[in-house]
Amino acid sequence: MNGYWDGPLPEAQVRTIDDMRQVLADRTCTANHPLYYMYRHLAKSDDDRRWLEEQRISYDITAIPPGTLCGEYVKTKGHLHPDNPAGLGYPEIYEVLQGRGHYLLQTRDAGDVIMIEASAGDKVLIPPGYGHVTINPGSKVLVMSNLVSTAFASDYQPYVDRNGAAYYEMEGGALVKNPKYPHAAPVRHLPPIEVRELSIDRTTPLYDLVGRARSVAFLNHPEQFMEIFAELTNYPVPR
Ligand SMILES: O=P(O)(O)OC[C@H]1O[C@](O)(CO)[C@@H](O)[C@@H]1O
Repeated sequence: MNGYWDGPLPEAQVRTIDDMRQVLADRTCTANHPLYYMYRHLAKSDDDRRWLEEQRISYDITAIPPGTLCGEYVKTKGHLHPDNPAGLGYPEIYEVLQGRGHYLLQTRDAGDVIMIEASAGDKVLIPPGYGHVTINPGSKVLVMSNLVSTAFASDYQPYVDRNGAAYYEMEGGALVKNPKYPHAAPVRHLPPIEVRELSIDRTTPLYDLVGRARSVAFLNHPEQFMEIFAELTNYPVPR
């Protein structure tokens, strides 16, 4: 985390291959090292922590060392976010701090599948209704931060039930279709996002949104930001 976080650091939550086995391309694979590290609910000061708690938002950092598991790039487990009281899935926003990330987004039935390739400074939006997996396809540790609502618990079951996302990214970059999704859409490639009116851009670190209520309101109230989501994903947001 050197250089990316200068506040208090809690103990990392660690994912091992045993947490991940059901979502791997090769579920017989073994590895005896941690796969990735999650530092959750970070705040640089008591005032920031109070503000984040009032807004019901968490700032987290995740570090994913490079590597492959039986030919598949190391990735996060994958999960969906449930709907908010207005009936829209909670969104999320990521920033790459170091390395390269491939963000593989999909609707629940994989009727839409999106790949966003991001490097340091880039922001990636997980729109309402999309589950997400982050892949480290590079040779460096991928370090990324996120802002997300604390009002829900992630749902891993859709990914566990179907052995991961609709596609596996293999060493060299090939996207191999997961046979558990025979009707998955082809992968669409979209760029990282910028939403200038919310100060979401390459030059503004995600942590700088702490204290800007308008910039983070979409995380709990996506229904107030529908035009932004539709424009960014070029697809009607699933209800
Ligand atoms: O929960 P998973 O699928 O292991 O993915 C971990 C990522 O998701 C988050 O929990 C946020 O959605 C981050 O802390 C972390 O980057």
